Parts: sequence; structure tokens; C-alpha cells
Amino acid sequence: MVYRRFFKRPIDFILSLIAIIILSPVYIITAILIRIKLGSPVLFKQKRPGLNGEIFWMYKFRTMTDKKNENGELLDDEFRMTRFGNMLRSTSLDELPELFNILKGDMSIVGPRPLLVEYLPLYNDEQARRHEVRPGLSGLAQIGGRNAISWEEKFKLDVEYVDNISFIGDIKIILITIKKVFVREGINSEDSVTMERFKGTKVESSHHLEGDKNLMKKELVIIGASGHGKVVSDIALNLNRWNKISFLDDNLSLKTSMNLDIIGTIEDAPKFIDKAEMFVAIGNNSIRKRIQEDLKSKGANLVSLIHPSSIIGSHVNIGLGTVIMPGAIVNCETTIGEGSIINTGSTIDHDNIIGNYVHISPGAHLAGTVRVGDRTWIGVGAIVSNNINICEDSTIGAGGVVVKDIDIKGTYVGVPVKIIKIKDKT
Ligand SMILES: CC(=O)SCCNC(=O)CCNC(=O)[C@H](O)C(C)(C)COP(=O)(O)OP(=O)(O)OC[C@H]1O[C@@H](n2cnc3c(N)ncnc32)[C@H](O)[C@@H]1OP(=O)(O)O
Repeated sequence: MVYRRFFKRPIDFILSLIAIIILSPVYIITAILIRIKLGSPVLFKQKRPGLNGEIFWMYKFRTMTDKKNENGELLDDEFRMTRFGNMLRSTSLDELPELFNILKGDMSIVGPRPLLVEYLPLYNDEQARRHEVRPGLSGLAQIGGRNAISWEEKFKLDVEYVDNISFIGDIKIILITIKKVFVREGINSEDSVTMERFKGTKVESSHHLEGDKNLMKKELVIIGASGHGKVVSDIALNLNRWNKISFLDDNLSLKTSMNLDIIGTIEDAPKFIDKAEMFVAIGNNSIRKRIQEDLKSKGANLVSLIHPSSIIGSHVNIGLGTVIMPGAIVNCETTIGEGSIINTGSTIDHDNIIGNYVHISPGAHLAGTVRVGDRTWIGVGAIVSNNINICEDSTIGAGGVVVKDIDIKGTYVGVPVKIIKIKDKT
């Protein structure tokens, strides 16, 4: 208590000042490189809740370019993200400007991470206690777990920290954080796309169901019961996270091999938003996008599904509503957008940037540093050589081999691939 009341803030001030002075060459070099490689301003600021939920501007280094399309609109994230930006994030160098937030008194070196302002109304009373202290650069929840720990578990660790602040505890957290940053073990990032957005905790599930983990499981509604839906439901059953799994499909008489019920048509989906978690299992990229975006805008609780037999490397980001099928391999520092399908046994190597609503079919292989634009379909067994960019809304036919960038939207087949159809502008 004495440490928390009288010493924590002065120590934060002195240590952040010393760190800023020692790291000033790193700030200068990073800022120059960002200015050259990504543009200006070099700093990115965002409103975050601080002590007692008061809002402050949190500073980070910029990690994305401002690349725009011909109409002057910002391109999708995967085209604005660069290897350099990815490197800034994975080394946590982008977090360095937060030392100035510590100096100013917005933040502390150790404390619960400052999350998005929009989460404020979603915390229950206990979780909201994480704002009883200044937010930190790193905290118990960041060193304690991997990205896989749930928001509820993170908030428990945050409150545990608030109740047990001590000088020794803070030193331990600082040392473990430094070790993790240097061995690039991966600090548990709340900004990572791997982490689904926090949607609030249902009070009943943490109270009267406590003690019976099975009862705490929820319901999953899968939209689409055909071939793709079947494989998705198999993965969901395998994950054993839900009490009940059912489908919505316009063909109510479809026979689902898992004997799961079709409980309505796709039009009925909004009725299940408050009752169940949801997954859109429609093979067609554009239709999947339309349905998922609509559900998202209505506040649906969408999940991502990752089969336990898949291999996911370090610093991989996987967007909401994406499925990683059995035996797929996603290598380190790759980013996959929302609503994408990484199908059976496909491999996506390091530093790929895969867009939203993409389909990588079974057995397709993408070498290192490939970019695939939104809604593109890579056919079964296709191969994409390293450092290739494939634009959005394109199709690579089964067995096609891509050795050059693809800039014109269309259908490509053969070895090496050649265009056979240009996509209609309509
Ligand atoms: C779990 C799952 O099942 S996931 C689904 C996985 N499925 C796939 O990956 C299938 C990928 N689809 C394909 O390869 C398709 O053939 C497409 C999308 C490339 C083209 O389909 P369409 O637009 O219908 O083209 P269409 O069948 O009319 O063929 C046009 C020409 O291209 C040729 N062609 C089509 N696909 C290929 C291909 N993969 N490789 C080489 N040539 C091809 C056809 O032989 C035809 O040639 P022709 O004009 O000399 O007769």
C-alpha cells in the first residue's frame, strides 16, 4: 500500500525519464526509418481509458502506410501493412512512445493494459476494477499468458494485480517483460487480431454456473450447412467449446451428416445474435462477406475456428470469423484477415498478409512474404512463389503456379498461370 501510494508514481517518472534518455538514439533512428518507409506523422495516437476510466491520448509509433486507391480511399490494412511495420510490432518497438505517457502520468510502467474506450460500458463491476490503477506498459496478464487466454482470464489477472501491487511484483513483471521482448517470445497483445474483440461478459455465466464448466459452454450457430458447413461443424465439435451446435440454411431439408439440427434459414440469423456465438460457413467469398459483415454490424458474437491439428507459428494474427482447417500450417509473422478459409493441408509461410474473405483451398502452398487481396480464391493445390502480390477479387485455378505479381482482377490458370477471364467491373 505504501509503495502504491507514495513510491510507484515517482519511480515511474524517474525510470521513464532515464529510459527515454538512454533510448533516445533508438527513438531517433526508428522515427527516421518510419518517416522514410511509412510516411508521416511518425506517431499514431489513440484515445484510451486511464486511471478511473479517464480518457487520455496514448502514443505509439506508426506501423502502416497511408496508401490509397485511385479514388483516394485508404487501402485495406493488409496492403498498408509492411514488413517493416510488422517488425516494429513484433519487436514491440512501436510501443516505445508510451514511455512519454508514463512520464506525463497517464500511464505506469506496470499495470493493466489500456484497452479500447468502447469496452468501458462492457465491463462488469469486478472487471471495471482494472481502472483503479494507472494502466501500464505491461502487466500480469501480459506476462502470464499467451494470446489464447480469454478476456475474462486477462481481467482476472488485472484485478489480481490491482489487489496485490508490490515493489517486488512490479520488478518481476518488468524483468519478465524485458526477457519476453528480447527473446521475441510474444507479449500478449490486446491489439492483436488474434484476440477477438471484447464483447462483455454475461453475468450469469460467471456466477451461478461457476463450478460446472460444461454448463458454462455456449451455443454455436453455423450459417451454411453444405459441404463447407459440414467441415466447419466437425472442427467446432472437435474443439468441444459449445453445449449445442446447430445450423441455419435456406435448404431446411439438407441432411447434415453430424445429425446437427437446421434450426432456421439464413434470414433468421439476427434472431440468434443474443443467444449464441456464430460462424459463417459459406464457401463463396462474396456471399460469406455480405452475411458476416451484416451480422457484425448487428453486434453478432463471431468466433474463429482453429483445428487442433493445424500448426500456427509465432506472431500470427488471425481475424474474426476465419477458419483454419485440419493439417494447415500458418508460419510465423503472418496475418490473416477476417472471414477467411485456410483449407485442409494448405500451407502459408512466413510474413504472408492474407486479406479478408479469402479462400486458400486444400493443399495450396504459399511461399514466404506473399500478399493475397480481399475475396481472392486460391484453388486446390495451387502454388504461389515467394514475394508475390495477388490483387483482390481474383481466382487462381486448381493446380495453378503463380510466379509473377497479379495486378488485374480475374481468373488465372496453368503453369505458370495466365489470365483466362478479366473480372467484370460491375
Ligand atoms: C474443400 C473444397 O472442395 S474447396 C474447393 C476447391 N476447388 C477448387 O480449387 C477449384 C478451382 N476452380 C478451378 O480451377 C476452375 O476451373 C476455375 C475457377 C479456374 C475456372 O472455372 P470456369 O470459370 O468455370 O472456367 P471453365 O471451366 O469454363 O474453363 C475455361 C478454360 O480454362 C481451362 N481451365 C479451367 N480450370 C483450369 C485449371 N485449373 N487449370 C488449367 N486449365 C483450366 C478449361 O479447360 C477451359 O479451357 P478450354 O477453353 O480450352 O476448354
